[in-house]
Amino acid sequence: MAQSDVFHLGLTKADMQGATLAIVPGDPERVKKIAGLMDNPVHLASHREFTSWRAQLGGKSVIVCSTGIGGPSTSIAVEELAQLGIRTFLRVGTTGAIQPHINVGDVLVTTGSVRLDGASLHFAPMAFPAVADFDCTTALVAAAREMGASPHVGITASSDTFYPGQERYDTFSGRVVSRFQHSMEEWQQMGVMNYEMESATLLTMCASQGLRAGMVAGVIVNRTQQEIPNAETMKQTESDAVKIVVEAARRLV
Ligand SMILES: O=P(O)(O)O[C@H]1O[C@H](CO)[C@@H](O)[C@H]1O
Ligand SMILES: O=c1cc[nH]c(=O)[nH]1
Repeated sequence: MAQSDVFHLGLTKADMQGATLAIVPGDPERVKKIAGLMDNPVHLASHREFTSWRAQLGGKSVIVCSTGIGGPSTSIAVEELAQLGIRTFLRVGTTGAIQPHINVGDVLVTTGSVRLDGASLHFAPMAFPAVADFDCTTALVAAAREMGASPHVGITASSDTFYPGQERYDTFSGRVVSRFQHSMEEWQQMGVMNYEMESATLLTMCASQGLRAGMVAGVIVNRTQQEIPNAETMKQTESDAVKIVVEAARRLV
């Protein structure tokens, strides 16, 4: 590995060119697509699940860095980006809706997350809310509306696991531990919109450390209809969410 200022991301302070905002998708393959919607995209580094590009918005540098799947790797990306000067984090992800009226292809903006992860507990006790930053949330909602979308805005359940934590039974064992049996129904009754896997850690880390964070996601499956997403529907939904996050970043830099 070339000389870098942080252990995992392979980035230096010079790479940042003064950037204070990062767009943080889960999937490394999404990074180049996001950077490509901005000016002068440059690949910076790729190590493990962390792929990083830099680009410009209105003459200011923005970093795009994948977090990988789940809280532990997200906590590393956020920590090391913060060490390098990032103060605002916008997550763009894919998600499974759990409310019958939220359709595949819709976009969701998360105001706060149910902490079904473990990593967020390493930053703040469970009584602390995993809440999004107000300015990030309003920028994401405004960007979505400007692009013709009608985003669903509300609470996300953020789980360490894709299968049991999101109460999927169509698995190798077909078994879900008692803690999560009937949990989807409970979240539905409480008005929770969706499942994903990073926002609990991201929002808790940021809210408890004076950092700003927000999250937008494209719906790739409706869990009231099926358990596993359809690969074909994923691309369009992902690309809508990506355009929204870039527009929100433009408003925030
Ligand atoms: O599309 P990304 O950003 O990876 O987000 C979602 O997709 C992954 C699971 O398939 C998890 O990371 C979940 O949060
Ligand atoms: O159902 C889903 C879809 C995407 N990501 C998740 O975590 N869950």
